[in-house]
Amino acid sequence: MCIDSQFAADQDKVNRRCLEDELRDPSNFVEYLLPRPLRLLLTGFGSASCLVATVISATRFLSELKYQTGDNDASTVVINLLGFIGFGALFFLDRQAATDRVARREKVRKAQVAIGDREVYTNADGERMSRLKEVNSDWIIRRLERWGRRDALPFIGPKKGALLQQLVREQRPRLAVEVGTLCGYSTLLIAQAMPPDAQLISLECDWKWALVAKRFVYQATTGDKKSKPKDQRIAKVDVWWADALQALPSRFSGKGRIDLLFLDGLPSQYLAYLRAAEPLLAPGALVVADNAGIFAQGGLMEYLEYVRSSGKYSSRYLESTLEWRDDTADGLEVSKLL
Ligand SMILES: C[S@@+](CC[C@H](N)C(=O)[O-])C[C@H]1O[C@@H](n2cnc3c(N)ncnc32)[C@H](O)[C@@H]1O
Repeated sequence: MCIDSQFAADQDKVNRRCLEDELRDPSNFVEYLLPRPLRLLLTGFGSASCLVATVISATRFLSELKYQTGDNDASTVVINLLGFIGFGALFFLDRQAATDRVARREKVRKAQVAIGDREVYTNADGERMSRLKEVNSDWIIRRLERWGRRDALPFIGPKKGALLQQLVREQRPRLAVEVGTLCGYSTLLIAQAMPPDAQLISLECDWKWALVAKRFVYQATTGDKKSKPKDQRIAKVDVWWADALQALPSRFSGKGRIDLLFLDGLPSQYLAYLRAAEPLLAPGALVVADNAGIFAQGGLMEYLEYVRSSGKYSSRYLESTLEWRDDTADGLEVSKLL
């Protein structure tokens, strides 16, 4: 890693670290074979020797002109001059590229610090350094949050997500099931809040999203180094590529009872998900339904009527706002099996 130049103790150290960067990530074949210091040495030496040769050949040419010896040939002077200009240009372009690269890296590092992917620390020599944070579930959640906000993806979002995590912490489920994984954002939030030795099964019917989520879950639990032990803070997560309406009645035998069910698939199917899951629910199980505000008068009407008035649940509405939109009300319907 290259130190943020504003924190550099002295220029030597900055140069050394930039050299390390240069050696670590050459961008093409020439850079790979000839690291920048060697290239600068060659082009600098080439340029200086061509300059000397230009001066010598020009002096000789001028004296031959003066004494009219008849040997006056300007081609040597021109060749040396072109050599000087060519090597000199390579030397300055290479130096400029290095400067641009240092400035670009600095900009990237500052942006990474600002979004929380990089941390600034003081090393044993008292220098202020920066390093990328470890890839773990927090890191993946932050990244998904940026992606979700930018592309307005229908994740639960940080506000309702915090409510969901609080509910999970209070419930302490041994087995939780989520309907509708998408990229695994809410999956990771739930898994973080569960006891670490518990299990979360998340169901996603679209194979592309199931693959995306599997990748993020893998990264969140394994991080960026295969040798590293798994993140011990979060529950075991399984993403199943499956339609919840088929998987709930058929694939849960032997899995134990569901202590927490999170519904975030198609609003018009929430009641069908719940009915399919009811035989699997543990006594006192918690059923949490997302988007119980915005779809209250639409797709969730039947579902809300059922959990509020069937007598099987004690149900309440937790008010919040729609993901990425503080000006639009939405919330979670939280129903406890009686
Ligand atoms: C609103 S998104 C889920 C967002 C996710 N829970 C989060 O907060 O990050 C809904 C997802 O449910 C999936 N889905 C819809 N119907 C489903 C079903 N019957 N079974 C499983 N997944 C379903 C969709 O493919 C979509 O990816």
